Amino acid sequence: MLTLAVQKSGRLSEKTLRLLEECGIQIGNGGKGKLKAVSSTFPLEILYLRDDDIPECVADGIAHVGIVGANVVFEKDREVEIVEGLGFARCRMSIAVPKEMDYKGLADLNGLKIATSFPRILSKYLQENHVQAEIHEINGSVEIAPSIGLADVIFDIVSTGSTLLSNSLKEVETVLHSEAVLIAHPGMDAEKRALLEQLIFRIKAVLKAKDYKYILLNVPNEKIETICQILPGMKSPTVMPLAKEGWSSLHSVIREKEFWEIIERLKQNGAQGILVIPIEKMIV
Ligand SMILES: Nc1ncnc2c1ncn2[C@@H]1O[C@H](COP(=O)(O)OP(=O)(O)OP(=O)(O)O)[C@@H](O)[C@H]1O
Ligand SMILES: O=P(O)(O)OC[C@H]1O[C@H](OP(=O)(O)OP(=O)(O)O)[C@H](O)[C@@H]1O
Ligand SMILES: [Mg+2]
Repeated sequence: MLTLAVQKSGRLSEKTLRLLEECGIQIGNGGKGKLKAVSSTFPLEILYLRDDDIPECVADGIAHVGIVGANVVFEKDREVEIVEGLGFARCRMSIAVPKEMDYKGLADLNGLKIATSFPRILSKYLQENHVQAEIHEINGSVEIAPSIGLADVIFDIVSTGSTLLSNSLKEVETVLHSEAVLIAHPGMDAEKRALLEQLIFRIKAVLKAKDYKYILLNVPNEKIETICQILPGMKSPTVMPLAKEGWSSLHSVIREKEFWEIIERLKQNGAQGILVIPIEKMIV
């Protein structure tokens, strides 16, 4: 059985469990306060932990794999393999200063006190940029540090920027981008590796499906060739005759991002009755 460490409760928990479910790995709710669970549909045991403890747990082999923010993996700097980006909990880690500060560049941080929950990432960044500043470690509510005199500036997670705004801070340097990642213990035996490969296969199929849509449209027969070039599909589109003479139904897949660009060209070429449908799993 493969052991997977996930966050017990927090920003990653719900999306982690949803991803596993989409991979056909049911956990069952197990009851409040449960710290361990076994899936009934995949040989997987789940450990519910604080996110900070996940990299160490995987490095030590207590869990074979884990799902945690890449920022925490970098901060903990333990020996783990980053296997796959999972596309959720996207955020960045940035330095922010009081909005009235006349910040011109990194050199302005020399001699200042910086509050953060991520001292290792910050210290490495300051060293690489030859900045000498004092790091003040704080476990949460980092954004209030300047206003209560705990530090001059901060280094923390930013997503929408609204926490910075409501604390009268402005983002001045982006240090790294992060998302939830699947990590693995480097020295796994062949049996565990095989289970990990199965898990990766399923995760990839689910993530890929999120980027694509299934598209069906009716096209005049003389335009089939042109439309097939606009919608190349996975191999090539499926074309089926309609009951109405001179028309066909064309089925294909498109990247979600490209949809609005392509739609105009489809209409110009006489496409009608266009349906766009989400795909649940995609195996190429
Ligand atoms: N505002 C945000 N938007 C997107 N992702 C975020 C945001 N805040 C945090 N994250 C990501 O989610 C991870 C977990 O955040 P969370 O706030 O749940 O951590 P925590 O309070 O340290 O949890 P724990 O109790 O497990 O220690 C962060 O390390 C980061 O990768
Ligand atoms: O740019 P924003 O969209 O405002 O997001 C950034 C905030 O989100 C996280 O905190 P969270 O809300 O998880 O609360 P926490 O301080 O309890 O971790 C993070 O620590 C920032 O404070
Ligand atoms: Mg934490």
